[in-house]
Amino acid sequence: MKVTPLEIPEILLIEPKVFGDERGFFLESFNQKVFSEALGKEYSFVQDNHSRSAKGVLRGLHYQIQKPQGKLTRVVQGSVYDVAVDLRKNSPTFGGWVGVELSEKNQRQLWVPPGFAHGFIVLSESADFLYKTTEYYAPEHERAIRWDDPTLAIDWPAALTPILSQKDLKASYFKDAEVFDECN
Ligand SMILES: Cc1cn([C@H]2C[C@H](O)[C@@H](COP(=O)(O)OP(=O)(O)O[C@H]3O[C@H](C)C(=O)[C@H](O)[C@H]3O)O2)c(=O)[nH]c1=O
Repeated sequence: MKVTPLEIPEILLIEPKVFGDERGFFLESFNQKVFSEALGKEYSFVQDNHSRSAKGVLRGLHYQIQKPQGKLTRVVQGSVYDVAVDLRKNSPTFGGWVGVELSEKNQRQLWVPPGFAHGFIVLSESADFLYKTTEYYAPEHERAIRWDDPTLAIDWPAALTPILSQKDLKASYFKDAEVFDECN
C-alpha cells in the first residue's frame, strides 16, 4: 500500500497493492494494522456506506459538527472527483481544499480525517462510492456547505452541471458555516 500526503498533509491518498492475474485482480481494500501504521494513529471504523449516483450528481459538502467523522473513501465502479475541505479554524490550511479522481480503474482511496467537509461529483455514467466512517451517522449534527462557495473556490471539473439534493441546494456559505475549534 502506498500512502501519499496531499497538499493538506493530514489528507492521505492511499493506493493499495493490486494483485492481477489471468482471473482478474485481488486487493486488500482495508487492513487495520497497515492503515494504523501508515497514519501513526489508531482509528476504528464503525460504519460502511455505499452510494450509487449518475453522472453529474454532486453529494456534499457534508460534515458532522458534533461526532465528526473520519472517512476512508473509494470507488468500485466508475469515477468521481473527491474533495475534502479543511474546517479546522486553527489549521494553517483552514478553508483549503484538495481534490483527487478516485476510480474503479485507479483503485485509489482517500483518507479524510475528522474536521473536514467532504463531497464528490460523478464523472462517469454512474459511480458506486464506498466509504468507512469513524463515527456513526448523526443527522442532527450534519451540516452542509455549498459546492460552489466563492471563498472555497473549489475547482470542480468544469464540464459538469451538478445534480444536487434538496438539502445541498440549501447548503450554507462557508463564511456562515460552523467550523471546528480543533479536531484530533
Ligand atoms: C449519510 C447517511 C445517510 N443516510 C440516509 C439519510 C437519507 O435518507 C439517505 C440519503 O442521505 P443523504 O442525502 O444525506 O446522502 P448523501 O448526500 O450521500 O450524504 C453523504 O454525502 C457525503 C459524500 C458525505 O461525505 C456524507 O457521508 C454524507 O452526508 O440516506 C443514512 O441512513 N446513513 C448515513 O450514514
